[in-house]
This record gives sequence, C-alpha cells and structure tokens, in this order.
Amino acid sequence: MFRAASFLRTSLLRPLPHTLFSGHPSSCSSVYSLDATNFSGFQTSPPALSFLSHFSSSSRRKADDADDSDDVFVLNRDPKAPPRLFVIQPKLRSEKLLEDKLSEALNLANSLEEQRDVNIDGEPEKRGPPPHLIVQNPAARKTHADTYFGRGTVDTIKCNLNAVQSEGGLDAIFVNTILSGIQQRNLERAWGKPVLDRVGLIIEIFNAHAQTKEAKLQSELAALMYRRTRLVRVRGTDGRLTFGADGEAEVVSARGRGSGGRGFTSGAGETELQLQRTRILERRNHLLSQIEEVRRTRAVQRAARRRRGGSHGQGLATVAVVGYTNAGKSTLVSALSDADLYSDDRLFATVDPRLRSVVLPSGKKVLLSDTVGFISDLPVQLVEAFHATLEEVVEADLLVHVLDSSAFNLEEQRSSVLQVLQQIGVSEEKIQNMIEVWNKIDLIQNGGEDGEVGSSREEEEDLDEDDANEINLSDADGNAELSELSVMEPLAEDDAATELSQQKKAIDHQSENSCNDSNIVEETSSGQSHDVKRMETSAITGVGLQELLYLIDEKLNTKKSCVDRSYNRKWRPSLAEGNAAAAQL
Ligand SMILES: Nc1nc2c(ncn2[C@@H]2O[C@H](COP(=O)(O)OP(=O)(O)OP(=O)(O)O)[C@@H](O)[C@H]2O)c(=O)[nH]1
Ligand SMILES: [Mg+2]
Repeated sequence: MFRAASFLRTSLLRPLPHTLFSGHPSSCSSVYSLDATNFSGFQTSPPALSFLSHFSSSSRRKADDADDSDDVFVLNRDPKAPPRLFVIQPKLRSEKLLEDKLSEALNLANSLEEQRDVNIDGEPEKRGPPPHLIVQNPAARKTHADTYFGRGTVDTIKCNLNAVQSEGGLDAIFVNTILSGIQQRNLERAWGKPVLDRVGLIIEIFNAHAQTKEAKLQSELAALMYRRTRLVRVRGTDGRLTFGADGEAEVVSARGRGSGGRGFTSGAGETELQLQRTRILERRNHLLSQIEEVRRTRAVQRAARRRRGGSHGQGLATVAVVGYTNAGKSTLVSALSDADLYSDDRLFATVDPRLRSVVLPSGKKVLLSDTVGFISDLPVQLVEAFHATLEEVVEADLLVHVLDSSAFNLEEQRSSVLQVLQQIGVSEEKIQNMIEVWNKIDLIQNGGEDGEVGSSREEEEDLDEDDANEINLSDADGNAELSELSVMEPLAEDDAATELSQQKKAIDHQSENSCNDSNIVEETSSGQSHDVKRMETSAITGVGLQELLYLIDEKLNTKKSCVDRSYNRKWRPSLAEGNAAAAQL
C-alpha cells in the first residue's frame, strides 16, 4: 500500500516540462491547421460524437445488448480493456498548483477501470500516466463560448492527438475543466473523439467502480441528470437547428410551437429535444422508485441494528469517516477495525459505502462508516444522486474527517470537504464536533516526496481557473424528489463480539497514550471559526490509531472524563515509535 502511494507521487508529481505543450511533437503547433468552420461556424458536419451517441469507431464500444443504464455512459465497463484517455490540462499560474491539478487529472484518467487485479506481490497492477498535454488556459483572457479554447489551441491539441493516436488507440479526451454542452459538442467535432469534462469523467468513474445495485442505480441517476444538462441544439449542414447524436432534424409542429408557453405534451407535435427530456424524466422516475425500494429495506435493517445495541446495551453509534478522495479513509477504517476494505491509489476507489464495527477502549461497540470520497468541483449531480448514501454521513453520531497530510493542496481539499458537508446538510454542531485526522503522516515524517509540507502547500488561488468553472449545472427539478431519499443500508457488517473477547484476552501492553494527547494538535484552522482537534495518523504504520480510538470514545461519551487506561485493543505504536519506524521505511 505504501509503495502504491509512493508510486503515485513519484510518477505523477514529477517536475513538469516547461513547455505548454508537453511531451509531443513541437511541429504540431504549426503543421496542422484545422478548418475554422469545423468547430466555430457550425457549417460543416463531421461525425457527431457527443456522449449522447454510441461512438462506433472505438474498439471498446458498447455492446448492442447493453442494458438501459449503459446508454447514459460514454465508456464501456470492460475490465479487460479500460479506456485510454488523453488528458488536457489548462495551464495554471502557480507551477505547484499546476503540478497538483495535473497529477489529480492523470490519476482521474487512470481511475476508470474496475477493481484491479493484483500482481504477484499482492499490489494492484499499475499503469503509467496517460498521455497528456498542458495548454494555455483560456480563462486567463477569455474563454470561447463555442469551443472553450482558442482556435490555435484546438489545432495544436488535434495535432498531438493524431500523434498519440498513431501510437495506439485513444477512446476519449479528458479536459480537466467544466465545459458547456455546446463546447463539448464542438470539441468532439473538431477532435473526432468523445470529450469528457471533469464532471463527465467523475460520473464515468463512479459507474466503473459501482459494484452494488444501489451504487449502480445512483451513478446512473447522476449520469442521467448530467446528460439532461447536455441536451444542446446545434445548426446542421443545411443551416437548420438540429438535435440528437446523429444530427437528426428537430421536429417542431405548429402545435408544438403554438403551445403558448404551456409546454409540450407528448405526441406528434413534440420536439426531438422534448422527447429526449421525456425519456430522461421517465427513466429518472424509474430509478428513483427503485432506489426508494432499496431504501425501505435498508431502513428496516438499520432499525433492527439499532435495537440490537452494543456491548453496553445502548444503540450502536455510527462514526462516519469522510474526506477527500484518496485521503486513506478505507485504509484507516480497515486498520481500526481489522477489516479488509478495498483501498487503492485510484480516485473514488470506494463508491459503495461500508460499515465496519470496532470496539472502543471503553468497550463500547460502534460502527465506522466508510463512504465515497469528495473532490473539488464535485459534480452537483453526484451529490444529489448519492444523497441516499451521503445521508449516512448526515445521520452519523460523529464525523471523522480524514486528510492526506502529504497533499500539496491540503487546504483546498479541506475546504472542498467542508463545503460538501454543508451542502448535504450536516449540522454546524456536527461539523464543530468533528475530529480532523491528518493521515499519511509517515510520508511527511519521511520528508515527503517533494519536501512540500505544512503551510507551504497553501498556494495562491488561481482566479483564472475559477472563472472557467463558473457554469451552473444545477438541476432544480431533481432536488425535491432526491431529498426524500434516505440512507442506504450498509452492505456488510462484521460481528465484533468474538473479536472483543480475543482483544480482552490479548491485553498485555499497558497503554501509555490513553488520555495522552501526544498525537493530538489543538489548532484553529484557517477559514474555520472553531477549534479543531487534529490527530496525526498513519493508517499504514498504525501511528496515532490508538489515540484516535480514545478520542472517538471521548467524543461519543463526553460524560466520561477519561477512558479506561487499562484498555489496549491492539498494540499501536506511539507517535515517537512511529517516527522511528517511518524513518526506516
Ligand atoms: N503512506 C501512506 N499511504 C496511505 C496511508 N493511508 C492510505 N494510504 C494509501 O493511499 C491510497 C488511498 O487509500 P484509500 O484508503 O483507498 O483512500 P480513500 O480515502 O478510501 O480513497 P477513495 O475511496 O478513493 O475516496 C492507497 O494506495 C493507500 O495504500 C498512510 O497512512 N500512509
Ligand atoms: Mg475508499
């Protein structure tokens, strides 16, 4: 696991070339010239490749007999042939921020395949970083309403794509920003490949990683709501407005036009656009009813679990482990509960929430909930569609916020998570009471890969990029119904009773740190109005885990001033011991 994280840092965070167009033929910017009308005038009609279509050129195209849900995704879920993406990263003002964003983009592009096979060392199979290009950020001057990038940049990208394409197939292009429907459509026409923006790619990843029925339903719902915002009309070869993947003519009857703003009804006068909207709405209602059905079953199971109670007879408390994707949530929950949850350096490795039981130093049994990770610019469609899963967080008795302490943009990650927590309706009181865990402390103790720790991460914000992302993607229609959904029930829950008796027998090492806050740092976080008790942990070496359990115990049982010092569930190294161990890694 440790090596996996190191790989990510060494392979993706290596210094970037100092050219804007990295890694590809320098001749590109001059040799290739694209007919301007291809992407700005809407006059020509190269093959339509919108993600609404089934792109036929790809060797990984979807099978004709794919189920309904496949229609809303661009890329196939073929674990044997994960899609190959070309990554386009708009340049950012700060070199460090650029490195970080590029690293995240490359990792996102590499995260599309399903759960990986492991190699003979038990490590997941690794893929090298995908082909990528850093281009001028149009937001610095002016984004182009039709293609987002300026014409020269579009040409240069096309030239580089051709070079990469000749070396091996490409399935899609990932532009690490948020594009409008029309920009996406025009870029697909210009480049002859499906284009995914940040929102589209994250939704595809959720689909690729969803294992359970619930997660699949929710990711399809997110894709559907996203697709609804992408229904664009364009002018066809004959100059008429057309709609649809294959440029089919829009059908507008006199009845449709003359509805006087009362809206169209289904029938002969319906526009193609309206037909698509109706289909999407029907499918969405179908998905919502299925999710509701699952929810009801889960609610019954949850009530039964609460009645069953913990070792002290009271109901089981739930501790939700939240945080930025790849912060180490699953690894931490696994380490605390001795369970084996799937963790990986892919982003959004966890899409299906899991509950694991753990016995606290006081003997109290609680459930740790491992949830989906968050990311900056988390698509609003995902937040809404995964409302059911995220309600697990809202309803939890206590939140543990896991941060990757070695992340260069730690502050940004922290505020992204706090933003999502507020967005999903977590009470201010719960946020105030939250435990903040700085995980991966072993990487910092090792000096980090690039020596970047602490406040030096807090780089200037790039306003240009913010401007580029000012696109309203909300779907007001979906809100009311989605808010009615409630918590998805856990998919697995291990029984800790046997474990508890074994642990009690195994107490042979008096804890030095039961109420000792050596790994707890009191600080007032920037941008936060409350004091945060910060824990430093390494889910890999075990540093700080014991202290974390004590703190959880304390928080859940505030009446108890101090927890049972004789308890030692499992030996965990103290911070000082961990420092020494980490130095040897
Ligand atoms: N060095 C180091 N690596 C860690 C630590 N905790 C987790 N990792 C690694 O970080 C990567 C991500 O870990 P996960 O547990 O999958 O992270 P996550 O937060 O659950 O990620 P998502 O489910 O994708 O949101 C894996 O490769 C882990 O081995 C740690 O304390 N130290
Ligand atoms: Mg996870």
